[in-house]
Amino acid sequence: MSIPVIDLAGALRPGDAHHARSAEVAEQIRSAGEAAGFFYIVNHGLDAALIARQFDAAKALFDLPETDKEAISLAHSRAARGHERIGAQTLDANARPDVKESFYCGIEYPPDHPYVQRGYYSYGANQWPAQRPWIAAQSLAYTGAMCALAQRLMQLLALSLGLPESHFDHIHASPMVTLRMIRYPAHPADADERTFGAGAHTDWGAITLLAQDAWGGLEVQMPDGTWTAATPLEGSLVINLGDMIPRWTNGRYHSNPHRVRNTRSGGAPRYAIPFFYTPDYMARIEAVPGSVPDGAAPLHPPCTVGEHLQEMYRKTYGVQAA
Ligand SMILES: O=C(O)CCC(=O)C(=O)O
Ligand SMILES: [Fe+2]
Repeated sequence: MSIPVIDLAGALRPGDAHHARSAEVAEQIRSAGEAAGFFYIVNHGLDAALIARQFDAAKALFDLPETDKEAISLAHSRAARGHERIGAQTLDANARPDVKESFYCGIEYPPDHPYVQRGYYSYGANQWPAQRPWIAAQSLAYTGAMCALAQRLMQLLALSLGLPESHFDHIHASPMVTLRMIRYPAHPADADERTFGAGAHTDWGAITLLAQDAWGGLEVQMPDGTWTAATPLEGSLVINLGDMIPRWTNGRYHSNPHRVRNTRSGGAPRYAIPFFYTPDYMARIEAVPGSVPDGAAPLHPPCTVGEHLQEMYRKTYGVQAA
């Protein structure tokens, strides 16, 4: 089994004039959603230089002295923004702590934004490295471009479910997005079978748009249970559906587990930059029209975006494998 490649050429703009291409893409998304919930996109309209510069930003940030990274530690943030040392997260509770270093950032919501005032999870100030001011500017530009693409993908997702492409448009007001830069050191020489760069997990939001470098190391669990490499494909992004999508589709589309081991880089670090797109904190997630059979109850009770995500974050921090 393999991960499909979806060509977005001609399907990037909404509206009837583009409907034939969009409908073809929607059909491919339906097929991918019903399988592992993973697909590559090509001709996605993002500037290759913008993506390349985000990798430069990741390298520059992780290359800072430890004390500079400590100064912007996640631990100092009320908004889940900042640097996280190796071993801080354990995505798979049955595995060892993840062998990765990462940095979380996102939309710069101002202090007077109502969600910041209410202390909603992940809404608030970023912590940028003062030594490299261009990293902030670059990451915010990248976040803006990724948000626009994610919102178009949500439209194509709506189409794929037989809904108007505008179905999800009203839930994007103050999206809960996270741009995460990750550096995986070489897979440790003493690694055992419970050692991963990122332990097997599903993503928790709506959709993830992943840029990865040329080494590879990401593996996806296919519907038959086997693990397939998401081999880097020049010019592509890897898209995967997060756990909100099975809620919206009443289990029709899947958010399959995936994991990372940096074993293919010949000792070099691997960089990956997932962009987690999640709609407005207050948006309701409930089975879309037509997804629940007549007379049946939905598989998941309705909830808000905020309720769902907060629960998922709680689960993977502080969980240490023995
Ligand atoms: O490093 C990768 O390729 C994927 C990372 C990932 O799955 C995640 O951060 O959720
Ligand atoms: Fe993931």
